Amino acid sequence: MFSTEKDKEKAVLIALITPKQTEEQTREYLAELEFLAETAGVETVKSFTQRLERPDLNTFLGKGRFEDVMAYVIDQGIDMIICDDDLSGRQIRNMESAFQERKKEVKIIDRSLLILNIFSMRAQTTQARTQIELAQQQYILPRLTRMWSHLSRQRGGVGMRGPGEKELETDKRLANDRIAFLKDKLAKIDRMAVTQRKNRDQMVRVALVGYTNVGKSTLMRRLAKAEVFAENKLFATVDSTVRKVTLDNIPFLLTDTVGFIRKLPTTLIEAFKSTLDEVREADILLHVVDVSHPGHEEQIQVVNQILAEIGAANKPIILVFNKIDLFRPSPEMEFEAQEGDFSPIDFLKNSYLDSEKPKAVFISAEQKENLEELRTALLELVKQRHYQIFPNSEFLEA
Ligand SMILES: Nc1nc2c(ncn2[C@@H]2O[C@H](COP(=O)(O)OP(=O)(O)OP(=O)(O)O)[C@@H](O)[C@H]2O)c(=O)[nH]1
Ligand SMILES: [Mg+2]
Repeated sequence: MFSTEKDKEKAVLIALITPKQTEEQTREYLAELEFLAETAGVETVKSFTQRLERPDLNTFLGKGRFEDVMAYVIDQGIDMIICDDDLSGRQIRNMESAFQERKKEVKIIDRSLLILNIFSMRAQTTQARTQIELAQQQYILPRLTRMWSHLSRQRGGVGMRGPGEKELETDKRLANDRIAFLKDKLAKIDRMAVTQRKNRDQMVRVALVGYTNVGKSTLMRRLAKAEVFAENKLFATVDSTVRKVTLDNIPFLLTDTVGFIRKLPTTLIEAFKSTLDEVREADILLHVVDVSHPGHEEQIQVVNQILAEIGAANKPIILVFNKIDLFRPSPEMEFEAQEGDFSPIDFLKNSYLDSEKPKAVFISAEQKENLEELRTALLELVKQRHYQIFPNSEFLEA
């Protein structure tokens, strides 16, 4: 059976404009949240925002604004409210019970839970599945309410009527047991993975990192000539893939990894520690950027910050500006480029190369543009690293 537009669940999104988060940022975050919802098969009908110093402790939005949302949700038969920031147990409970008083069942979730659900839909390997279930359980535990309760027992879906207070206590105990079990299982898987990584041949390791949907898997396919799943959805890749690649007779290992995103749930970063070990243990990073995305500067910052968090910030790195085929310069950039008789992409290159240190290349993985320049830059780094880590290797002299 195919699902049609009609049985898609409908959502409204809520977000704040605060002294720390400008209106423009909020708009961009909401666009991303809508893309996340779409990836999970949920249709966004409307977004509500409000200017506030900080979230309301009881209803996230202020009381009056929340009343507006309630009226709209009830009137339009909306199934779900998705909040762009993490909700506390108290906020979820308060919002749920406000709807219950009006005899309406609405699912109230947040960006983190949505991301966790998408990850759990996508995970293939036992390791990724276990990591994600652990992250979900840990995220849900402090937020167990009637509505969220079934989430801890039944993976995947969202919604339905929850249990009473007594069952809630039982559920908390069950969730704690489950968390202990999953941690134990992961520890065993990790020990195996460490051995596997140690047993890999003496080869330089290169990891593709970057924001979600920037084209990492597409580039992996180009470089490794391997079939890797790529899709215009967020988090197409949740498991990491390793391939042996040979450039100019020099073999190295190339890893495709899970994409990063802003406001990535901390429990998820925690749970993904071992997948991210591939990044931490890499010798070289290819940081892929979607240069056609208006928010790519901020995306670079988000990725750099997560790299720092996992202790992978100080590696040789190539910044790969991808999707140059889609790049459209801003009017100002266009004007300045014309003045200087540059093409907009040259303008972008110059402005970038002037200011920053890491090597940058501009490519289109999909249109196969400029891949040679990337291969050359990568090969140079791989050779350098190879001699550094395997000074006695005879391999290159052959
Ligand atoms: N126009 C254009 N599209 C591209 C290019 N590279 C990748 N894409 C498209 O961008 C989308 C995302 O590509 P993926 O390779 O799945 O991106 P990813 O970084 O692996 O994404 P996640 O695994 O979700 O983090 C796909 O629809 C690709 O076809 C490019 O150079 N130009
Ligand atoms: Mg991918």
